[in-house]
Amino acid sequence: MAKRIDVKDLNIYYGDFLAVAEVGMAVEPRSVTAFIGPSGCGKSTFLRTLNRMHEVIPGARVEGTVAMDGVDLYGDGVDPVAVRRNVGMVFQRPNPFPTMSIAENVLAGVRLNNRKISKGDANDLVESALQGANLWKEVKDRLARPGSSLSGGQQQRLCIARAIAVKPQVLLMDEPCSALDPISTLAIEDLIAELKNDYTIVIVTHNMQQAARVSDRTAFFNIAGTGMPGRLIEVGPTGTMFSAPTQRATEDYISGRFG
Ligand SMILES: Nc1ncnc2c1ncn2[C@@H]1O[C@H](COP(=O)(O)OP(=O)(O)OP(=O)(O)O)[C@@H](O)[C@H]1O
Repeated sequence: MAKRIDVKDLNIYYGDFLAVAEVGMAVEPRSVTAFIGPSGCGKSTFLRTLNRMHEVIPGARVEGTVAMDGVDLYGDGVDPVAVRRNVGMVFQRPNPFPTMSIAENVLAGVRLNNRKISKGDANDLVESALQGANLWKEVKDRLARPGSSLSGGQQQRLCIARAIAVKPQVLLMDEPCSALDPISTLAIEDLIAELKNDYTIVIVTHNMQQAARVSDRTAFFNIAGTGMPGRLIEVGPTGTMFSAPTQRATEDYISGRFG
């Protein structure tokens, strides 16, 4: 189920503005890859190119390739909607549908994909996705309550349940804990550690401790100045990146000397 991603010579534009230049890296399946770097270096922009969400912005485009198990997501004939179905995304702020029930929130992606599903299968899917998101025990007696009745951390786990209910191959997470308290953050981090057994996970985080805790590999991005493109400086095993990075800029960033 989990897929490998190979990015080659990727340039990412907003209109004429080259926001991120010449990215080349591999994302391993069944592992967590963290993107770190100072504000504006293009972490979120790059993340959104991994499921073709970038091009939803008018004028936004890419050059280069993003291959998933060898198939270029930007190749001729590839349907961006199918790409987004296979590559799920969890955002900074939990965004459940507030008036929809907890159960219907879990099923929302499946229903969007026009999949007909029997009541029994729907119930099973709600349970398995909520189990997968470590939320089942907390909500099993109130599945008909609205999504907005949950705490922020629970809402974020509900969004993760919604993302995994469509059985994606890759999960992208853009600062998934930035709106959460420390306890909810730990719950999400534990969940990420479990999910990596089944999924390829990429997470953008500003929190260096979080990158060190949850990721197997870390990619450091940097920007030379305003108006300049962000670039991938270094990528490697998280332990090595934090203890013995090869680039001075990486060392300065992780030791808190800038960014
Ligand atoms: N919708 C947009 N239109 C035009 N430029 C954009 C858009 N979104 C981002 N940018 C620009 O692209 C560059 C990279 O932004 P991006 O948000 O990807 O950086 P980031 O590393 O994720 O930053 P942060 O850590 O602050 O979230 C910035 O110069 C930003 O201003």
